[in-house]
Amino acid sequence: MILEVKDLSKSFESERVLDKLSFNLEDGQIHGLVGRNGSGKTTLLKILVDILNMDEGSLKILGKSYKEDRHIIENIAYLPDRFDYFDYDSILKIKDYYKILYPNFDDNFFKIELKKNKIDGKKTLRSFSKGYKNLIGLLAIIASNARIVLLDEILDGMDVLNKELIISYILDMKDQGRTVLASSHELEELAKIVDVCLYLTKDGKIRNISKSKNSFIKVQIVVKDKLDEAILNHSVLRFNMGRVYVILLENKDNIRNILDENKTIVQYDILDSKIEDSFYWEKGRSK
Ligand SMILES: Nc1ncnc2c1ncn2[C@@H]1O[C@H](COP(=O)(O)OP(=O)(O)OP(=O)(O)O)[C@@H](O)[C@H]1O
Repeated sequence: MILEVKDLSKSFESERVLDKLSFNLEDGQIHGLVGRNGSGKTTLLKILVDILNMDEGSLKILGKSYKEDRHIIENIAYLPDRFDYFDYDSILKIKDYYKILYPNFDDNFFKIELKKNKIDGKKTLRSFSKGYKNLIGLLAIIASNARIVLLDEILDGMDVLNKELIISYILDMKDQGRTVLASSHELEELAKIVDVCLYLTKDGKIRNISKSKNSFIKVQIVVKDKLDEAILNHSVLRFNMGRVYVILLENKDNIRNILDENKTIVQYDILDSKIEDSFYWEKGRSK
């Protein structure tokens, strides 16, 4: 593991946002950090990159804490959800700031990718749209050569082509053996590329939902008329059109008997579940 968090807690005034979180980031993997609005994703990312202090707990990057070695910051780069800290600087000037923090900054990559994306490095950051600002920030983060990359809501507000571009940059980082943690309040786009998915609940806990696959089953059901309320109320609805439902149900020993015996069901099939189903399962259960 490249980053290790143990019993991390953080409160703002009386509100406990993160409550004794423990998790690891695995070397060379893409991790999704998902959770509802306000669940604490940004707070957690800022703690990981030492912008915010935690109240309790420990954080180790490559086996060391920030207190033990300030230089570990060179191994971790963070892209905030709005990349506008340097609004009045030119893109090439911003690059110089990054070079101070990241000694292995790849000038060549930064220049080539700016050119490929038709971004004029002499212009100030504020002359670009929010989407382009984020793209410029991402290029700087990639060029930093930091081994761990934290991305806050990177796909939010991006058009389809830029989403594809960003996804391909993230996959390139994985190919280079780098570790990515990307936050989002939805999982749709990230689902295609994440290896591990961490879910932040509203009560400040974290769950590795890549492992929750066996706690539910995904069932496609055809009903005579309407699906029995008793089943519907105990499930997470993923899709319904007319007499066809796709639902997630707790994977109990007798679940097939319950479905077999239900009079409203004409036919059912167990489907393969995907990582986004785990997200909806956790989200549905934590309402
Ligand atoms: N500096 C602060 N002072 C007081 N409360 C804060 C501060 N920063 C965050 N919070 C509170 O902490 C909680 C978590 O906020 P955070 O921005 O981390 O959530 P998030 O999951 O990133 O949300 P979103 O998906 O909406 O971006 C919210 O209730 C927020 O109001």
